[in-house]
Amino acid sequence: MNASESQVAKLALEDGTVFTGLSFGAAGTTTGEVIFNTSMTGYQEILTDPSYCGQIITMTYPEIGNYGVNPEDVESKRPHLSGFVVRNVSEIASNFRANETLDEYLKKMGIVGISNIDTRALVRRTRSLGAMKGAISTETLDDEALVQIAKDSPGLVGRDLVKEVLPDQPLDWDGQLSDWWDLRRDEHSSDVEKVKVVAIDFGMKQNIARHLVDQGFSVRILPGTCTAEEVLACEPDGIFLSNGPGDPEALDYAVQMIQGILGKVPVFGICLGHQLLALACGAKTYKLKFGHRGANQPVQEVSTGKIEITSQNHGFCVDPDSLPDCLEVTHYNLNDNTIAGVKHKTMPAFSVQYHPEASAGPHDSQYLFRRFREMLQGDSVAQ
Ligand SMILES: NC(=O)CC[C@H](N)C(=O)O
Repeated sequence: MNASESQVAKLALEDGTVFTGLSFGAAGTTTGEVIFNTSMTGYQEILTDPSYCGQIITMTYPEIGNYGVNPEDVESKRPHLSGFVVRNVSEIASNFRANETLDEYLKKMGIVGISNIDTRALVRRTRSLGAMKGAISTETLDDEALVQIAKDSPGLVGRDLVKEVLPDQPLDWDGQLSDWWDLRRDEHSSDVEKVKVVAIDFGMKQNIARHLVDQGFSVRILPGTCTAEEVLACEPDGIFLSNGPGDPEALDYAVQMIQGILGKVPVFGICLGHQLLALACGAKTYKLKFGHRGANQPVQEVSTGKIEITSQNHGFCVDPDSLPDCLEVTHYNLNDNTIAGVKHKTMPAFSVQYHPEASAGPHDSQYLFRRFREMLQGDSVAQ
């Protein structure tokens, strides 16, 4: 951004650190948990992933916005994050698909951003002290006052943020993967027998629903507050549990719903859906120091020894010490050996902590959607 045209903005952390930079996107004041994402591209998908509700995202890649914003590469109708932090915002949107710049888009969507701060120093601080509450403002520029706003903000732990991003109505989804995926699909499956999957939406990324359609499923989306009875009344062949924001342990109603469907219909969960499946089986979750967010997280599948490079976005994790006997770990994150996937030993249910739908990110893990289809068709047991 051109410094002379931009207004000053500040970012304060609850530990008293204050960064002074330039405003971009909307002006105003916002609070959230300050976290970071190491993806080099994919800012549009990140901005519109509902799992970021309640968070201020720092991009570690130093220049963001150079390919602009287009109406297709979105994961939900609008951004759900609290704020956006970048080193440098590109003034130029250089892409034939773009219809606006990142700055214009964030202004239109009311998302407060700050640029021209030392994002490396911010990320190093977050890595050593852990994710902190923070505030960005173009209005409160007094350091102490802004630190106080950060301290007074609610944080994520124990908060049900799913209720803020839920769809209000059930929906039949038939959206297809974008044409860009043709080059990357591991298998075309439109000729398989139609099976009905109910996807429970806790703040679902749309590319998950598109992948389910690509497997040949007819997809009915139910809001994450639905009961087991409502899910079973749809007579599904399979149930999918989506990603979503906030602390999984705050979602008693979802755990209860999963306990009511387990063993009756095969289940596949992603990210929050994985954490909720584990909670429903008796495990506990805990908060990671600063989380995993990026598109280069290595994961190993225990049964095959294969390594997949995955897209991730989570701050909570399943506690290995709490794992009940009925669950088996299927995947580990190789950066820190945290649990990256589980399966139920006796019931058809499995889940992963990462994002096989990519968007943005590598496509190594899309085999999991095929595995879910094979599970529903009885061709194989998910591992
Ligand atoms: N992407 C997700 O589903 C995130 C799950 C959960 N909110 C976490 O941060 O761990």
